[in-house]
Amino acid sequence: MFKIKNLSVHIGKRTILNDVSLEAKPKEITGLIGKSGSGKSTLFRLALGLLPKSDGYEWNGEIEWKGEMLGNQHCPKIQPVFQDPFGSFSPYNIIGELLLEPLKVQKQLVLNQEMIDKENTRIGNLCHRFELPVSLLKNTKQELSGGQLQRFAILRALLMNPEYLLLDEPVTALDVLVQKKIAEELKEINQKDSLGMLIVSHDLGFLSYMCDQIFVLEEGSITEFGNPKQLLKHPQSKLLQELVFARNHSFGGVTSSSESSN
Ligand SMILES: Nc1ncnc2c1ncn2[C@@H]1O[C@H](COP(=O)(O)OP(=O)(O)OP(=O)(O)O)[C@@H](O)[C@H]1O
Repeated sequence: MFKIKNLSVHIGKRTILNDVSLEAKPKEITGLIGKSGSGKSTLFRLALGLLPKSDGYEWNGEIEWKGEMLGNQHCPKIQPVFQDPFGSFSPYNIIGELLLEPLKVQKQLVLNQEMIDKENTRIGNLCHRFELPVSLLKNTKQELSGGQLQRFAILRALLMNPEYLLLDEPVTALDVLVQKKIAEELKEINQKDSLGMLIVSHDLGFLSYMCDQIFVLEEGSITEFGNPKQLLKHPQSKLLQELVFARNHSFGGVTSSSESSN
């Protein structure tokens, strides 16, 4: 179980998260929806051990994965995928080399040829699965599209044999057709590999397509949660009521690409 218990985060006198609790089943996809500034990224960064007290953040409460406390340091069983695929890779090396970097850091060693060959076979298999030509591994990020880079970012997370993925707006920076393809691929990873995910997003259509349950975050507090069908039918929180209204009244009622494929 991925659990957050009574989590509050402050910076100076400002409260960013206020007594947030949520429970996500390990093999399910759980969504966290909130407007800009509601505290989504703060929660995401804290779960990855990226919110240092030395930067002025004070927090109390618990984040745990299968009983193991998170929040002070990065746990390799939990792998992140970030919103901006261009920002996720260095411009100074080819993708094939960059994909091996987290493994080198994790094992704190230079990989020998046998290890590199083994990892390259895994990378080749994953490229095949994501329909990424292996020739792209010789390219730098400047030579790839946003969709290709985001697939490589997901592939890099999977190479670490994670038990759970944390995704921060994984499709927001992509065009709608690529969004749909990546949403489908993430669903397939969840179903075939039984890999659970927590997805942070402001996109109700995307989350309702992807998730088994959704939590609503408003101004640092969870105001509602449930399965997408129930939430869309009877939204209780102000944010969800606004989003459902906007969805029904924008562009003549056209739904987002991810939602329409549901
Ligand atoms: N170091 C900081 N100092 C002051 N305020 C901060 C700091 N970090 C975050 N905040 C504030 O906390 C609130 C939540 O920020 P956070 O980035 O978590 O929101 P978010 O929901 O991820 O927004 P977005 O979707 O725009 O990324 C914001 O109002 C932000 O300005």
